[in-house]
Amino acid sequence: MTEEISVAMKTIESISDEGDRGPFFGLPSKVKDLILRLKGIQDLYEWQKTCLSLESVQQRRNLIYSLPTSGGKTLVAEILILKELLCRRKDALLILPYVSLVQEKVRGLCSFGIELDFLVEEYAGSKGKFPPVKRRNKNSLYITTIEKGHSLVNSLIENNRLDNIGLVVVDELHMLGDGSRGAILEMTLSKILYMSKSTHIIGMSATLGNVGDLQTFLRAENYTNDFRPVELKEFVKIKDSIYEVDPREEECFRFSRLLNFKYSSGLQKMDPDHIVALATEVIPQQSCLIFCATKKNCENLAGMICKYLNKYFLTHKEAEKATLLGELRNSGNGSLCPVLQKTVPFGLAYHHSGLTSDERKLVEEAYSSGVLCLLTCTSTLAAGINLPARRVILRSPYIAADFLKRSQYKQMVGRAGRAGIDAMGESILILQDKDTAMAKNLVSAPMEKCYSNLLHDGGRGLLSLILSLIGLKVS
Ligand SMILES: Nc1ncnc2c1ncn2[C@@H]1O[C@H](COP(=O)(O)OP(=O)(O)OP(=O)(O)O)[C@@H](O)[C@H]1O
Repeated sequence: MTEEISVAMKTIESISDEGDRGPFFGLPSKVKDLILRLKGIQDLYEWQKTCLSLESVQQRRNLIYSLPTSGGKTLVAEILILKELLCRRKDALLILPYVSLVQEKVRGLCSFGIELDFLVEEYAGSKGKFPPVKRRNKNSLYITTIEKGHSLVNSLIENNRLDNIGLVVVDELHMLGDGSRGAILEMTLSKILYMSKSTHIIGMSATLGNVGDLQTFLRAENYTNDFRPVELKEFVKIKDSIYEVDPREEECFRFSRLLNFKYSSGLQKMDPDHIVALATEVIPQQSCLIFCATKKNCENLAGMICKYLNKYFLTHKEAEKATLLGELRNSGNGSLCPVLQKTVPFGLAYHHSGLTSDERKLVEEAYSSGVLCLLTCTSTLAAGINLPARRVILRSPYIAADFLKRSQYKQMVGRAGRAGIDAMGESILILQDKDTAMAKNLVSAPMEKCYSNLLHDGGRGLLSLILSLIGLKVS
């Protein structure tokens, strides 16, 4: 192993004009074995190989790469992070948009850390030390939220240690355009660009409308590919008809089929949008995610669907669901959410930020393994958590009271289709007549552009940047 690392280090040192010739993209072959063992990934997709072999990557020039959701962007970033930690012996910083994503990534990468002898340090919620503890023998991968990433970079600048960070990876780079959080991300990256010339920056996103502008900001090159491992078919439902989305057609929506359902008058009243009919076309054998506008909607909808499922659903994976209920009860010290108590026996649950992190983990694991077949969820589930579904239903084109943005829509429908399991994935957006015109725009408009937010909220970001630079004695 040590020998392989030294071969890889020599390779890295000699790559300047001969390209990468290490056993596995410049890394020890143990990494390839671990990717197979821990992630079940046997071979890289062609685009991943191409991206890792790009001259800009070899030469450590900043890079932005964009691909559709589920294209496998994360693995490329992880391989580059491992190269930084193992071969260049530098620390790495991975910035993710949400606490739940940080926690999921920490869980996923800990085993790599143990096997490959580096530390995985969590910076989210109440976790994370400023400045980070100095490590003599091991390198660290800091996995942070946007806010904690900024504080971490500030503390490293204050202590003259920013150069220890060899690589910064920003997932969901389009978050730069997200109000005050975008401003914080922009401040972080600006400080790194200015203060540490040797730190390599990589940004990834599925939804970038103006990549050229971001390239200018990050002095980065760009790699784009439209690869998606599972075909995605987008549909909308209006009244009892399903239309396929085809933005190339003038009308955008092409009639596909009539929804096949027999509703009693009671059910018609309770479920005027025919969600039970849409869901039971796939569950319990296949999985289904239903995005709802609010947390309360998630809970109500899961409860409503259960009322109309037949007894067969109770017998499907009955023992596993009983175990799950027990685990949920234990995680709550004996108490269990009454909604979950009712829905889990049918294989359904809700997923939103009201769940405790233990409950969320249990629900996610049960859904991934097929014990649960349907989750009603809010939009936060769309941002990167790896819980794809055969069918994704968007309950309405709204998040709370706001009409969906194109990027939000794309993130949600992008959850459809599980690589290696489904031959295709499909999304169905439920529309009322009044929303049809706006929905046509939603499915066909170009991606939103992402602009600086330093002037957001009366210029608070810019002011804060200036004060912070004075505080850090950066001139
Ligand atoms: N080469 C590969 N072969 C098989 N599966 C892969 C490969 N690369 C990635 N995957 C799997 O594909 C799924 C989606 O990958 P990943 O989460 O990296 O996509 P992404 O592009 O980051 O998507 P998102 O934009 O939704 O975050 C994961 O389950 C991942 O393990």
